Amino acid sequence: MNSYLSVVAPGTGATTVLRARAVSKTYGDREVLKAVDLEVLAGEMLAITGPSGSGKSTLLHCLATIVQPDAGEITFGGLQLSRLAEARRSEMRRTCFGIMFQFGQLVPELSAAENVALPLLLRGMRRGEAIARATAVLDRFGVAEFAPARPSALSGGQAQRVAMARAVATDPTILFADEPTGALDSNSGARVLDELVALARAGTAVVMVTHDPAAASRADRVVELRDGMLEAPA
Ligand SMILES: Nc1ncnc2c1ncn2[C@@H]1O[C@H](COP(=O)(O)OP(=O)(O)OP(=O)(O)O)[C@@H](O)[C@H]1O
Repeated sequence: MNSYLSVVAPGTGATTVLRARAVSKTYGDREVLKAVDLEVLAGEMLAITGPSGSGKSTLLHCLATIVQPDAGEITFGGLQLSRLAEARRSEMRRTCFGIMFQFGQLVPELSAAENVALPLLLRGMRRGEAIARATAVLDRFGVAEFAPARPSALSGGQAQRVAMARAVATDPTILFADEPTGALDSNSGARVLDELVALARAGTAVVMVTHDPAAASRADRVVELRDGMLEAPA
């Protein structure tokens, strides 16, 4: 785990790693997020659910600083992210956040090992070391045999495991996962969920957007977005 400090949520004893306060986002005349408050605790698996179009991906992207909210604040390790220069936010994404997109989004021209090595190379690791570490992470997720393979040669489940390896290669504090099981059959989805739970148990906070009840049932906590507002599901 990296060196950014965490804060302890008052009265709970649980460590808050990321906090969103009154986060709002409007696209055109559509208010997608309306003053959303959310805390992410160290080592928890949090599921964000809600109907299609309710703003789940937008919220995840705001939390991961890929999208800038129009109002509100996101705090990570005591730092207000909107006050940081983009270069610093980008460094934080590279070093503290892991991001898994809905369809894996592996670079098609690169092998699985090179895809996983990419964030390590961006951090300045030497190529040989990065490939060795990438291969070790692929092994952890049971897909080391595909290290030399291009993404087009992988099944959906294998590609998603490579995407997960890439997202955690830098040992992030938080893993953001957008519909990690959305494109998978139930067996592959269950294996990916097993890995996400294991990551959380090992101390990485996992924030997952999902409309899959099987995925949500594996989370420690579920929140639901409705019309841009968060609520605990009934
Ligand atoms: N970059 C953008 N520009 C304009 N509108 C956007 C943009 N991103 C999202 N939206 C709109 O914001 C709303 C919420 O989208 P979002 O993808 O966050 O919802 P979602 O709950 O993740 O949906 P789904 O479950 O279908 O993936 C939608 O109406 C969408 O069209």
